[in-house]
Amino acid sequence: MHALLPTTAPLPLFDVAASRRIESRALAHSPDLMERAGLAVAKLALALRRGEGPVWVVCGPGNNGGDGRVAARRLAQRGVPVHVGHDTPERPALVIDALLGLGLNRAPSADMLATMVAMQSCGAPILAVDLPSGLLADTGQAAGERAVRADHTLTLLTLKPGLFTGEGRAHAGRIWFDDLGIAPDEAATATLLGPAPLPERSATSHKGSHGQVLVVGGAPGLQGAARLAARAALACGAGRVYLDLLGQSAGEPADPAWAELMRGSLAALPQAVGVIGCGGGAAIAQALPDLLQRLQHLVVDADALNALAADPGLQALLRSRPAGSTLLTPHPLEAARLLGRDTRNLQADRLAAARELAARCNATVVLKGSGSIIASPGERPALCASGGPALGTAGSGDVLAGWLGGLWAQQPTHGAHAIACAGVDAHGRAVEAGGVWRAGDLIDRLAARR
Ligand SMILES: NC(=O)C1=CN([C@@H]2O[C@H](COP(=O)(O)OP(=O)(O)OC[C@H]3O[C@@H](n4cnc5c(N)ncnc54)[C@H](O)[C@@H]3O)[C@@H](O)[C@H]2O)[C@@H](O)CC1
Ligand SMILES: Nc1ncnc2c1ncn2[C@@H]1O[C@H](COP(=O)(O)OP(=O)(O)O)[C@@H](O)[C@H]1O
Repeated sequence: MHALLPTTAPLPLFDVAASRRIESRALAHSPDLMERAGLAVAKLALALRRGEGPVWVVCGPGNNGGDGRVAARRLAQRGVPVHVGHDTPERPALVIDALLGLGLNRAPSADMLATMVAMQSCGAPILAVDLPSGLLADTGQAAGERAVRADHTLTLLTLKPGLFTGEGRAHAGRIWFDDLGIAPDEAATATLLGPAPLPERSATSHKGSHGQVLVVGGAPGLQGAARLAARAALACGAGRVYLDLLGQSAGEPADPAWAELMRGSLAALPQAVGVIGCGGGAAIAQALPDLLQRLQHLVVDADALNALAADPGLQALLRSRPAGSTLLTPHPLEAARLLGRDTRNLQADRLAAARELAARCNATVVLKGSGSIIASPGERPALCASGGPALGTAGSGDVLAGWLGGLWAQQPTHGAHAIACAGVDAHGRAVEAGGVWRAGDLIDRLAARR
């Protein structure tokens, strides 16, 4: 058993159906899985309980409740006071939430909701077994009007996607994992990202070796977004970074505060990696046909995504681009516009939405937000567990787009999926220390990690 985040390597995630298959094969040779699960829960509970009061074990009707009962027995054997039931004991030292796990298949009943509220309000830390009760393992959404907000979740046998995306991070608390001694024997549903190596720079390399980025956007009043993207691309290590500021006279500096950045345009830079749409406003729509047809590597963000959503002709151009050459970075509202759905409906199953959008656009999609998802045609999707609410600040998405462009300029033979996985994970890790920053500070954080 170990704490999971931050990840040190990529890890496999399994949805409910895959977890069930792995469990049923494992049970054939290891019939004591529930004993192992309950013992692991008891061990963690011993470390987490606060004070000498009873450990309150709330057991549900299925095997999740079974794990809870084993844990209760093990704790009692150790002499720990234990209270098993749905009524709140006096001053509990810890709550073990073993109400519902993988088998959650409908909105919790009023009785269960009342028990969840009691657990939540008793004042003790909550350790959820496998999943916080009420949270769907595949999507990270509550099945009903609420799910338990645990302080810790010990997930068992397999890692489930719903712990890491949607509402998962907010409900799971600190995530622990015990594989119960079983190695998964089938392909993962998705991959939880680990840190990616940075582009190498040989001793004899020069600025021409590290690629070019062309940021297209920054319409009047929106230059900041394009400049943040350009600064991030440069900080990432791109050899030369140019800005095509839409509607600005060519004589204006690219960025008065960053003298290294240059003005440029598609006509002069057909080999550059395009980062398009940051602060693009309405003007980006006219530029898109040429950009979509002429640039070999494209990161498409913000207003360029909105322009695409509004124009089936541009969507056809997007789809006709070669495999692995396009990377879209929508936040949920932008993704919903592209799919013609509403955001709530899209967020209900982020993994499925990202896959659908990737298939529809023939592109890599980074569906941003807590637990960003990277989906590409023909690739196993990836989930990013790094980052957090510190990224919720204007311009952090522009920094991401620029960083992705900078990575790609230095590694032009990589496909969009690999670039997205590396860049999204690095972007999140840069804010791991918490706190609230400006997006400009985020560039320095990213650069410091190179
Ligand atoms: N598959 C695995 O990875 C392993 C499973 N184990 C445990 O077994 C659990 C899965 O057990 P189960 O399949 O029995 O599932 P659960 O224990 O999560 O719940 C299933 C029961 O709850 C009922 N139920 C579902 N939704 C409900 C709702 N909203 N309101 C009221 N009742 C509801 C179902 O009808 C069923 O009776 C895992 O979460 C884990 O704790 C571990 O013991 C071993 C490994
Ligand atoms: N709570 C959160 N957890 C993880 N990542 C977050 C969270 N909030 C925001 N982010 C990340 O911050 C970035 C915000 O991008 P975006 O919404 O495009 O902002 P902007 O348009 O202001 O640049 C995305 O990478 C998103 O995944």
